[in-house]
Amino acid sequence: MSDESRPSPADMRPDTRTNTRTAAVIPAAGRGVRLGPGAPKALRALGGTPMLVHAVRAMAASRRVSLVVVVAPPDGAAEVKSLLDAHALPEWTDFLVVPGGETRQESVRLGLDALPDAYDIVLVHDAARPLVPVDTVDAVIDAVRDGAPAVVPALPLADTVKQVEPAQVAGEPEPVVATPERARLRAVQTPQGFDRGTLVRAHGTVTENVTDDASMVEQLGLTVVVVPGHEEAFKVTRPLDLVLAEAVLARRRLNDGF
Ligand SMILES: Nc1ccn([C@@H]2O[C@H](COP(=O)(O)OP(=O)(O)OP(=O)(O)O)[C@@H](O)[C@H]2O)c(=O)n1
Ligand SMILES: C[C@](O)(CO)[C@H](O)COP(=O)(O)O
Repeated sequence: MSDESRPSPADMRPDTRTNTRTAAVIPAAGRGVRLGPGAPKALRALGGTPMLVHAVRAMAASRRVSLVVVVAPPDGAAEVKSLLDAHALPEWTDFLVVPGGETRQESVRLGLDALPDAYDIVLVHDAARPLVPVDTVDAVIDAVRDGAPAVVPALPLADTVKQVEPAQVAGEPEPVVATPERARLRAVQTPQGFDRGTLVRAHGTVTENVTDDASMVEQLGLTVVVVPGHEEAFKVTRPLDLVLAEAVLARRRLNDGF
């Protein structure tokens, strides 16, 4: 869709039930080192379409999301903008593209900085989780609209987890320090949802590098709540994840009859 035919973000109609507006920030500036050599991970193809386009569509699949801010590789904003212009996206969603930073945390902050004032709920969603179902997105938004300052989708673990003393030399055996009670552990996914003011405060306060946005809110002393995640919201990190993602996509296309 062209920029001309899109409503401007500031004109977006609020959610009529709660008078809130929801935007999604998609950090997509990572290199994808663990996936192996190639283009930045978000630009690699999944079912013939860049992973990032799947992730944008996954956010825009929710009628409650009226703006998607894509955080592109630092020197790739123009390329990403053209890429999104070339792919069909739902007409109720607008998008912006901004260049990212050296870390995921910095990329999210740059995306937050670009958010127009009108938005009061913010989702942060990894481009590397291209197949999250819309029901999971909506469940996260609903929990924020119901008053939680921070919400994460998560799943119980299939494996027992051991805490170890990390090896000083790669490949050396590592002594086990503890076995946390598995029933109390969850594997956390995205989109993570936030009251905007809370997320902005967290990014303005926490200086150490952390691996997700919700843990920054925990550091503010606020409660983060968990809603059920989904198996298809897995993160494409290593080559085998791409095999699984292609299989999930092929099954969806079969079920949808095309
Ligand atoms: N400087 C960075 C690093 C990561 N990300 C984004 O954060 C998400 C989760 O990160 P991860 O899966 O670790 O992606 P990469 O950093 O690309 O992976 P790797 O660590 O294997 O290089 C991805 O959508 C990635 O593009 C980002 O926007 N900016
Ligand atoms: C945000 C996240 O996807 C939640 O599981 C995860 O922490 C990202 O971690 P990564 O180190 O960027 O892969």
